[in-house]
Amino acid sequence: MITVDKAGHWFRPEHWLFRDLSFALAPGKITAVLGPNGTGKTTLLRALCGTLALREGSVSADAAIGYVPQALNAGHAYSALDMVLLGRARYLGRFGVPRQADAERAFECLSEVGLAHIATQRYDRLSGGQRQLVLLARALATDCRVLVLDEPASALDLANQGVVLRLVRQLADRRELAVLFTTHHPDHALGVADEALLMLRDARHIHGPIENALTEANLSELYGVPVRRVDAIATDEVATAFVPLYGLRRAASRAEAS
Ligand SMILES: Nc1ncnc2c1ncn2[C@@H]1O[C@H](COP(=O)(O)OP(=O)(O)OP(=O)(O)O)[C@@H](O)[C@H]1O
Repeated sequence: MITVDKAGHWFRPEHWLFRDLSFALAPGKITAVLGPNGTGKTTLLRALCGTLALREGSVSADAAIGYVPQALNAGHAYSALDMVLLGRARYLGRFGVPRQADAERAFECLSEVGLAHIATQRYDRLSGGQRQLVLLARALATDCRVLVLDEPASALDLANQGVVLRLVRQLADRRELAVLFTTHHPDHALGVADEALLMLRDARHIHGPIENALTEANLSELYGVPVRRVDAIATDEVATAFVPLYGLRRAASRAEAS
């Protein structure tokens, strides 16, 4: 669906953000992209969506891509449903007027992210998390085959993070969408992704099956802090957290002792 071949990009001459990057997005598969701030994750997303021309290599896509930004200002007093309806733009008729079927599809997508009850509320007055979910609904309304999400859970509370991660997994499993998302949460990546792309500093990267890529050693190198993996086992579920060892508690107990 999407093939990235030997991709490379820089904004400052010879300061490569990434280089020699090759991977593919396939139907039903989820790829998580992780890396420190400024390593080029959003830049890579822009290249995938065709809004940035790479310095090296190529991206080829044979399917429509739905892009979900971290945030977007509406610019007008649109309702949440209007925002989702914008996702139908490419299907509108000659005079650009949405039909009943478009409105129904938009409402369906808003319901899918659990926000049917705020359909008539103004988008610009919603919370950051609600707006993020509306933008996901807007991408779904495009009926894309590839979904590209920039930190989809960054503004969401713990429960809604689970809602979005489950939804993303369902979209891959049931609708056979190819999905790529960026995240600063390795546990989110392990929870739903099939593959991980770790974008390290100095234009290096690690790409592979999720369990192989998200090791303590790789994550410690990626973020420059020691990272430990902790598995919490409940009745019918294993949840994994990757815990950075910042030394905060040790410092606090030393202060208490003195
Ligand atoms: N249009 C641009 N012109 C010049 N430099 C840019 C441009 N866009 C991004 N950059 C720079 O490229 C680097 C990578 O930016 P990018 O937004 O891709 O990082 P990121 O990995 O998504 O970071 P974060 O995790 O903080 O969102 C940054 O140093 C940024 O300042």
